[in-house]
Amino acid sequence: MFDVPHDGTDCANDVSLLVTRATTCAAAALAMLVLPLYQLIEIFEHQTPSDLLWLHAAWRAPVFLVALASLLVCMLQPGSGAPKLLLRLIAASVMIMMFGLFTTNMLHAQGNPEPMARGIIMATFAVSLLSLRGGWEVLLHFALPLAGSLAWLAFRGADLLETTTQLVDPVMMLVIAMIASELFYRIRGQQFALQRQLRQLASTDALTGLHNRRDLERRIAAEMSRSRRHAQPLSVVIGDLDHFKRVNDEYGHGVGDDVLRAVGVRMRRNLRSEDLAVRWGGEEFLLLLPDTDRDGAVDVAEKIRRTISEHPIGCNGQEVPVTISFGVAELTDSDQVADLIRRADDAMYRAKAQGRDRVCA
Ligand SMILES: Nc1nc2c(ncn2[C@@H]2O[C@H](COP(=O)(O)OP(=O)(O)OP(=O)(O)O)[C@@H](O)[C@H]2O)c(=O)[nH]1
Repeated sequence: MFDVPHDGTDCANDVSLLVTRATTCAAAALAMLVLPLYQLIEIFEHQTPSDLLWLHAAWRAPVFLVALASLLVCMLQPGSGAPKLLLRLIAASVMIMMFGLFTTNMLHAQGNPEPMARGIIMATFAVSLLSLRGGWEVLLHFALPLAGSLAWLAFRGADLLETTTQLVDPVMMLVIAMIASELFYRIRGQQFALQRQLRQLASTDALTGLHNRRDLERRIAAEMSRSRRHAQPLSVVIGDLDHFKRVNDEYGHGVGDDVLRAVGVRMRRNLRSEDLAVRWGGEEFLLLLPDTDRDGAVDVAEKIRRTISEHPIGCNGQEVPVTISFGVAELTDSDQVADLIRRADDAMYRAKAQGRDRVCA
C-alpha cells in the first residue's frame, strides 16, 4: 500500500488530538486550582504556625500559577499546541509540591499530615494519569523531586530511616500511577492508530491503494476553490485502460487485478506528492493536479502513458502489454466539479475514438 500524503485524514487526527489535549489540560488545571486552595484552608483551620503556613502556600504556588496559566491558554487559545507543554508543567509542579510538602512535614512534623498527605497523593495520581504519557514519564517526574527532597532532608540532618517509612504511601502511588498511566497511554495510542487506519481505509481503494472516488469527491471542490483563490491552474486527467476486457479474458481476472495495481504504482511514481491519483472506476483512473495547467497535465499524462505502453507489465512470469488513453481538462472560471470531470471524460473518449493509446486535451 502507498503512503497516503498529508491530507484531510491527518488533519482530522491532529484536530482530535488537540481537542483531547486541551480537554485534559483544562481538567488537570481545574483540579489543581481547587485542590491546593482547599488544602490551604484546611491547614489554616488546624492553626498551623504562620511561618509554616507561608511555606505551605509557597509549595502550592507553582501548581496554582501553572494551572491558572493553563486554564487561560485553554480558554483564550483553544487551537494552540501549548497544552502538551502545559500538561508537563502541571505534572512537574504537582510533583514538586508533593515532595516539598513531604519535606516540610518531615522537618517540622506539625499540623494534620495524614489527610493532607492522602490528598496530595491522590492529586498526584490524578495528574500523572491526565498529564503524563506512559510509565517512564511518571517515573521521571517523580524521581527528580524525590531526589531533591531526600537530598534536602539529608542536608538538614533528618532521620532518613524514618523518611523511608514515610515514603511507603507515595511510592505505592507511584507504582500504581506508572501502571495506570502506561495502560492509558497505550489504549489512547491504539485508539488513535485505529482511527487513522479506519479513515485511511475509508478513503483508499482496496485493490490499488490509490485514493477512492469518495475521497476525490470530498477534496475536489476544496482544490477548485483553493486554485481560484490563489489564481493557480488546476487540471484533471482521466485515464482508461484500452481493451482491458481482453486482458481479463486472455490472462484471467487475477492477472487483470495485478495489472491494475501495477498501473497504480506507475502513476504514483510519476506524480508529485500534492497530486491526487484516484481509482475512478473499474479500469478508469483520475488524476487531480494542483498548480498544473493544460499543457503541464498533458505532459504528465504523456509520461505516464509511455511508462505503461513501453514497458509490458510482468505478472506470474508473463509479460502483459497494456496501453491507456487519457483525457485532460483544465479548470475554467465557470466550471462546476461535474463540468471539469465531464470535459476530461469527453477528451478521454476522443482519445479512444482516435485509436487509443494517446492523450487528448
Ligand atoms: N481484473 C479486473 N477487471 C476489472 C476490474 N474492474 C473492471 N474490470 C474489467 O474491465 C473491463 C472493462 O471493459 P470495457 O468497459 O468493455 O472496456 P475495455 O475492454 O477496457 O475497452 P475500452 O475501454 O473501450 O478500450 C471489464 O471486463 C471489467 O470486468 C477489476 O477490479 N479487476
